Parts: sequence; structure tokens; C-alpha cells
Amino acid sequence: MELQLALDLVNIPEAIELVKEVEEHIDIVEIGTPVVINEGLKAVKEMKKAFPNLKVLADLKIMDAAGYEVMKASEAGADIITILGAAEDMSIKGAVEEAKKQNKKILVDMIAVKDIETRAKELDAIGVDYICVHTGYDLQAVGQNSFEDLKAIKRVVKNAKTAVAGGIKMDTLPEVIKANPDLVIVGGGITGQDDKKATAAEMQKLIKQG
Ligand SMILES: O=C(CO)[C@H](O)[C@H](O)COP(=O)(O)O
Repeated sequence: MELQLALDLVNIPEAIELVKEVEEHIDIVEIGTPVVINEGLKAVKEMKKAFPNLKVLADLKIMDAAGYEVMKASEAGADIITILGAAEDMSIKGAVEEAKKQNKKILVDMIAVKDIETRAKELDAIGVDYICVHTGYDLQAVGQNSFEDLKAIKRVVKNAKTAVAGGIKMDTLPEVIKANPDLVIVGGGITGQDDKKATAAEMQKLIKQG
């Protein structure tokens, strides 16, 4: 099980400062969608340059023109690129094909997918690398989480790695770990804490214990 730090509400210098604090306690750093919108793929490039040993995920949430966008994110140095589960199969296949060419990985974000089990089976058959259940900020705001969806994909996914994101904090981490995803994605649960390093260290410890 790995820990990914999601950076959504920062600019590039702030992102780099933040990662310096927690670097040794995370496996993957995510350049979040709002950061890509504000700063472009330059944010991915700068992060990879600053931390060549960390895996960098570009949260592009691709919906179309997938092969091209995966190629551009790969050129910027992303190791993992996200596409939406709601995208057409043709787009998912294009993303997977381009990622293979570039020796990169594709994470599918299941945000807003209604029939999670059916879509997860289809995506698994296409050959994506990760399937991630995700409660975005707008549904977190009304008290939702993805813990039941995580159990659902764990039941049906045979090949892809499983991941979970959306409002995970220290107090909910044990419940997430119990479901045994391959990847736990935490944003505000670390970045919103006064002692980010201690929080990331504690989360890493719990995750490594499994
Ligand atoms: O992709 C995202 C929002 O669309 C976030 O990166 C993801 O939800 C993780 O952040 P948090 O733990 O703060 O919810």
C-alpha cells in the first residue's frame, strides 16, 4: 500500500516547499487539477525536477483527446496520469496505449460514475493501471465518502491496482486501510494540518503496517 499526497490549493513554489517537509513519508506527489489549471504542466515539470526520486501524478482528469494529453503530461515528467472513468472506452484505450509507449501509468478516476462495479470491470478489462474511487470536494461537502465504493471495486477488479481519494483524514484512515487498497490519496488530511511532516509520518506508519 502506497501513500500519495494530493496538492490542490497551492502554487508551484508552495507545492515544492510542502513536499520538502513530507518527502520521506510519501510515495507519490499529485499535482492536482486546480494546480494544473492555474500553472499548466509546468507544475509537473518543476516538481519532477525538484524531486526526481518521487513519482509524480498529473491529475488531468482527461475526458477526450486522451492520447495527446497523456503524451504532453509524459513529456512534462509525469509518471502517472489520470483520466475519468466516465470517458469513452476509445479515450481510455488511447490513454493506455500512449502511456505504454511512454512507459507511464494510467489512473482512472471514478468520480461521478454511477455503476461503479460494472464500469470497474470494463476498465480492468481494457488494462488500466489503477482504478480510483473518489468523492470530490462537492460531495465531501454534503458528507459523502468512497469507503463502500472501495469495497465494491475490491470485489470485482482482478488486474488493476485499486486506489481511494476524497477527504481521507487520520481518523478515517484505519477504515480505509482495512479495505486494503493499493494506493491511498490524501490532500487536506495532510496539507491542512499544522504539523504536516508528523501527520504524513503517522499516516505512512499506519499504511506500512497495513
Ligand atoms: O482530486 C481531488 C479533488 O478533485 C483531490 O486531489 C482529492 O480529493 C484528494 O484531496 P482531499 O484529500 O483533500 O480530498
